[in-house]
Amino acid sequence: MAREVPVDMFTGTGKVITTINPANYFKRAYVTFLAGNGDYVKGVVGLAKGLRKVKSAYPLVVAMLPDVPEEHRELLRSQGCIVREIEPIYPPQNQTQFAMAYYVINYSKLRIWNFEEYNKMMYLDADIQVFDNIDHLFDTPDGYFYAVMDCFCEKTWSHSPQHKIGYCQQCPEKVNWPAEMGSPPPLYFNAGMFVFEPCSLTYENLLQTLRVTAPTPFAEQDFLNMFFQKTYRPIPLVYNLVLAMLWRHPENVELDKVKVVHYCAAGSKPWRYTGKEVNMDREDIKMLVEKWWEIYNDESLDFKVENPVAEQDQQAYSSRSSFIGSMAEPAISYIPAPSAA
Ligand SMILES: O=c1ccn([C@@H]2O[C@H](COP(=O)(O)OP(=O)(O)O)[C@@H](O)[C@H]2O)c(=O)[nH]1
Ligand SMILES: OC[C@H]1O[C@H](O[C@@H]2[C@@H](O)[C@H](O)[C@@H](O)[C@H](O)[C@@H]2O)[C@H](O)[C@@H](O)[C@H]1O
Ligand SMILES: [Mn+2]
Repeated sequence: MAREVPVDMFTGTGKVITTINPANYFKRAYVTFLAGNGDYVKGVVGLAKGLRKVKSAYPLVVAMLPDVPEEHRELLRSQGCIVREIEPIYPPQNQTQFAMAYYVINYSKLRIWNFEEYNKMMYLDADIQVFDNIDHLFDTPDGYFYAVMDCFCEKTWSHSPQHKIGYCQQCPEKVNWPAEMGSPPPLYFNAGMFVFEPCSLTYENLLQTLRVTAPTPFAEQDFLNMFFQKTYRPIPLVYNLVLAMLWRHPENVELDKVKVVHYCAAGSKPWRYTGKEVNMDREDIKMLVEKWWEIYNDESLDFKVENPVAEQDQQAYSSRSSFIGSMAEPAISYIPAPSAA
């Protein structure tokens, strides 16, 4: 089993948090990323309702590109989300062909490091659902980058040396890393979920480094793995089940213990699910897609303003965040974002 931070740091009982240190309440938030006018907005609605279902104590901020239509923004506000518009970020011009085109837009995720009104955030892709309370991850020691290790076995990795020799960090003993290929690759995380500390210094450093870094197939995920290599701390896969683990490394998965499911396998996005793609007819996939829809369709999980005070809080909260969000971003070279896939 690959090295991981001792599990006992993360065996949060998932108890509903009943007391929050007010000093932290306004400084912690979940954050997701939304681009385009397509159906990923359904993912964000599902995520907002899922976090409400597990009684998370912290809000969900949505970092969204200018191409997200007002109707989608309104829908997300009505679900209690804090909407923050960000400018797209692209790697150096005429180099984007090195990244998989679909992923280039994800470099824009880096804007969340500039959300300095928060001192700790948890990023979650919009194709993620949270089925158990994971607020305890906000209490992890500062100074590190927490995320779950990815898997190299899907054909999306066929460009990589590790895939070519059948090596995967999820089972390092299966195919040893050949000495003639130097040391094995450092532990590599999936960038669909991570715990981090927004910081303008880190943000500037990220942008400066990006300017001189050629894009690679997994775009910002590769970039973040390189940038945070020294401070990356693996956390158990219950916090980000990359679906391919179910058929690539079933021995590493205890599905009933999984707290966070990441619908990243081809054909697994619940709002587009047909069951026709490879592995999508599996009983566990069908069950997980059904669980996602149960939350999405559960009207009892819609955002309700309990009382005018809460509404004022929400308005104050949103206006404070949007005021900070409207402050001038540092000028960087980017090309107008095409509408995302
Ligand atoms: O058209 C798009 C494509 C991506 N995303 C955002 O970018 C994230 C990363 O893309 P995706 O999850 O599809 O990548 P995967 O994890 O499947 O490789 C998504 O979860 C969304 O938050 C988006 O908002 N609109
Ligand atoms: O832009 C690169 C993306 O890279 C990651 O997705 C990949 C990765 O998980 C591979 O390991 C899988 O094989 C692949 O299917 C999957 O799409 C993140 O989930 C996503 O948020 C985003 O960072
Ligand atoms: Mn994803």
